[in-house]
Amino acid sequence: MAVLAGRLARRWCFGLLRSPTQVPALGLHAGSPTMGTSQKDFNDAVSQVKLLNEDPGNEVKLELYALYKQATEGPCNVPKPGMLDFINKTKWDAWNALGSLSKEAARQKYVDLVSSLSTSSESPSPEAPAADRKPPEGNSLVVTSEDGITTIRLNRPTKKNALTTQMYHDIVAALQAASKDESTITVLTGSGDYYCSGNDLTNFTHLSAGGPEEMARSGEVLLRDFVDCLIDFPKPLVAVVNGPAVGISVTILGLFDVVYATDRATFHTPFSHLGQSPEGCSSYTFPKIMGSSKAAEMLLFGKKLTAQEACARGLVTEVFPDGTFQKEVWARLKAYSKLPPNAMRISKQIIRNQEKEKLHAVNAEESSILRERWLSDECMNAIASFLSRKAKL
Ligand SMILES: CCCC/C=C/CC(=O)SCCNC(=O)CCNC(=O)[C@H](O)C(C)(C)COP(=O)(O)OP(=O)(O)OC[C@H]1O[C@@H](n2cnc3c(N)ncnc32)[C@H](O)[C@@H]1OP(=O)(O)O
Repeated sequence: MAVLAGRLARRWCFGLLRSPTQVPALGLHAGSPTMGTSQKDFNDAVSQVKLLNEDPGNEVKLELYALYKQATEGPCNVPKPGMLDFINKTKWDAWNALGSLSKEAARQKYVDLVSSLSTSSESPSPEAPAADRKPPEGNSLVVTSEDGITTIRLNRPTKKNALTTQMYHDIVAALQAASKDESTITVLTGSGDYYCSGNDLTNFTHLSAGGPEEMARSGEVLLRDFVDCLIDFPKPLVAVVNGPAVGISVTILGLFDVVYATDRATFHTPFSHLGQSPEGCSSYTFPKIMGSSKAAEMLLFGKKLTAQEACARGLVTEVFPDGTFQKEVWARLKAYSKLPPNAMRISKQIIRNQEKEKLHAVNAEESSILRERWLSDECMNAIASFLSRKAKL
């Protein structure tokens, strides 16, 4: 666990290595001497940190952090951060690994390292052609309303539309607005090649002052509110599954009224792999939809279904060839959106109301169990493993 946690934290160092109080300045000091480094050389390197044009990578930044601490404070002299405080623990490990290296030697190594970075950083590389540039990740959720349909589109294609904490809040807000707007149908879909890769696993790295327990508690509330909002949503809710779906984006499908999928879509709930347990009311809806043994295969063993399999099990309403998916689905939805809205609302109410209470109870229980799971070693190991790029689904 500790080793994995250390590895994963290396991925997050960039953000943390920015505060001047914590961070080794990353300067460019062409021509600085490699022997007998003076305090002035060191200060110069430190003060030029902001001139760096390129990100040197987290490994280098971690090394600079450690050398800076050693050069200014001497050997590591602070208590080791807790096991789940991945980032500070990794920084502590790097500093501590320098042992009894003298301040002078650390200063020299720091300046040497900065010097070695200068050549590549001084000549900025030409901007990549537009086609090669990654799209900005600004609007992670795009909500539009047209032809009687409000569409909530997950818009982090470069992260496979993984759901950040902010996105859960934004989806709740979008659903609340859609429940009151003029539209008759509400659609959830994704941008790019994925529908959604589930919970953004880096959500677990944003520790507040309250530590992991506080993180797990706020995760429980966030999850419960998000799923409650889906349970109570009054209008026809349609999932347009434009590609693979993972985790919570799959489990909540049992709360949708209709699910259309491209034949490229897959449906994967790898909770055991992640040391987690089912959410989105799937512990109740999945056995009801597909029978308990098929549900167990997905929720316990993480069997990944093709779109056709998911359709055969009743999780998906209809599968379309990828080439015509968007055209066919939207044409159909446009036609449905012209149906009398009140009749659709009332019909949904009749279908869903009988089990609303049950669904809320299931949601509360699943969320509470997950809060404990998130604090388990099984879960932390799995997340550490993914974030250290050792594991993928
Ligand atoms: C508070 C409510 C909590 C509710 C709890 C819900 C439980 C769940 O949803 S469990 C499911 C969690 N999801 C996963 O475990 C998926 C993890 N992702 C993957 O295994 C793979 O990324 C993939 C199989 C989805 C796609 O693999 P592929 O090789 O095609 O692409 P990648 O290079 O891996 O991904 C591109 C890019 O996107 C980042 N990313 C993808 N999914 C996630 C994710 N769920 N969380 C965080 N980041 C994700 C991936 O790291 C890559 O980022 P970089 O380009 O920066 O490396």
